[in-house]
Amino acid sequence: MNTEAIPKQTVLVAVGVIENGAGDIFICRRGESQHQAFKWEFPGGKVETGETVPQALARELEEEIGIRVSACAPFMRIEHDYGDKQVILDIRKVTAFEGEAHGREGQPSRWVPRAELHRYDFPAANGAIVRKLQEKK
Ligand SMILES: Nc1nc2c([nH]c(=O)n2[C@@H]2O[C@H](COP(=O)(O)OP(=O)(O)OP(=O)(O)O)[C@@H](O)[C@H]2O)c(=O)[nH]1
Ligand SMILES: [Mg+2]
Repeated sequence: MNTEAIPKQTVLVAVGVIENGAGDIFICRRGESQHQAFKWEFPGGKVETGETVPQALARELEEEIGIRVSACAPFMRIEHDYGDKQVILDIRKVTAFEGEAHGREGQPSRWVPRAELHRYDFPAANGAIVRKLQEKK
């Protein structure tokens, strides 16, 4: 069988950039059984059939970090091919939320000053997100 003829799996992912009053950004560490294991990430997950990106983001952030998103705005969109998997990251800035962000699934998590974000090991697709967050405003 010619495996090159099989279209690579492409997934649309809703990703949240969450900032607190001090200007720090919330990140989590991916688990051992996940794609891009042990890398740090901005929380989020796959958009399911019938969902909009904001709906998926709200669901994922409630499940993963226990916050209720009340407003978000488009931040950037990134397409990346990992070889084994192709992703489209639709990144949204979470502009209003309720609750205390925490690793609700037991994953390590922390608030990080923007200027320190580049010290964390993120998946390759995330480079442009980190650079944009560190641009002078
Ligand atoms: N959530 C998230 N996913 C990212 C980021 N960067 C990045 O390349 N991805 C990729 O996006 C894809 C989907 O994200 P995900 O694994 O969080 O999706 P999910 O929560 O629905 O996962 P699950 O299937 O483990 O329950 C993964 O292949 C992951 O490697 C990021 O900053 N945050
Ligand atoms: Mg996820």
